[in-house]
Amino acid sequence: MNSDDDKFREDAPVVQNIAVKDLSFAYVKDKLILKDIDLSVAAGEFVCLLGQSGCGKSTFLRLLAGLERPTRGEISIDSRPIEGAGLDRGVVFQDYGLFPWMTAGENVMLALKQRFPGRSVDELKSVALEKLRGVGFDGAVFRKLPRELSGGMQQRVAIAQAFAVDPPVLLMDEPFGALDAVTRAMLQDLVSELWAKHEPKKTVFFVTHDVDEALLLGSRVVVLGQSPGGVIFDCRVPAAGGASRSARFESTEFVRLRETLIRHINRDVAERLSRDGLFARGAK
Ligand SMILES: Nc1ncnc2c1ncn2[C@@H]1O[C@H](COP(=O)(O)OP(=O)(O)OP(=O)(O)O)[C@@H](O)[C@H]1O
Repeated sequence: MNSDDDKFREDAPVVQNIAVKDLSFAYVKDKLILKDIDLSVAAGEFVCLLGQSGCGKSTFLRLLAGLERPTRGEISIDSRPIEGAGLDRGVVFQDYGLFPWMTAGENVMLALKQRFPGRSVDELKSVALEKLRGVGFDGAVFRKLPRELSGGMQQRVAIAQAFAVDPPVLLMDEPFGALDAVTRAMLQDLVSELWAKHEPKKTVFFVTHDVDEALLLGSRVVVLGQSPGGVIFDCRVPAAGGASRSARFESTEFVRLRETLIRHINRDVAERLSRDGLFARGAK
């Protein structure tokens, strides 16, 4: 770690535990999206939230971000209920979240400025440059506007920005959903590497509907069921952050876990269809 990094890591908020207790949520009265969720997440876990489209994964992330309030129950960070957005949590969304009128470097500098208001422009610039280098960019990208960068490059800037601000908790909502397969694989490796090498490890909540992505990145996978979404499966992933992509996919333990996850998701879909009467109609 260099001296710039040292200066920009002091006073970093610490988070030991996130507790979700009896959480239910509805956007409109009497239509629960999430129901009776209990979850305890320790510092440094990489939790992938997996589930079918519409089951409430993004809603759960919005509750963690403090953008929505629970209808029932609560989410607390180190015993303090979440009451809004906070510097202890950073977010990365699918649409990159960069200001289009600012260069990549200025976007990172702005985020740093909000987190470290007392730093000089030169200090902010030097750390922003360092963080962009950390995700594989050179100085030229610092001066580019988002529209001059590909989707994958913009998402890399957003990841550099999120890690630069150094929140102990990172909330990522399908950040690679809009990217092609090759860029997606590259960024999965990047996030995995940043999480594994960063000490103390960040607590990450990562929304995806891709079983392989969840198993590749997560140290834990939590599956949400459908309508209203509750936790239908919760498991640890062996060798998180360590083994290579190919080693992970080839291990027997991993293959079994993958099959189990797919089985749980398929069963949930079948139960939902049956509840909605679709199986019965199809059988006629
Ligand atoms: N602001 C809102 N007002 C009312 N309903 C909403 C709102 N946002 C989402 N919903 C509904 O809540 C449910 C869960 O949506 P959410 O986006 O959390 O699911 P998801 O699992 O993240 O889906 P996807 O994988 O497709 O992104 C959906 O039925 C959606 O239509």
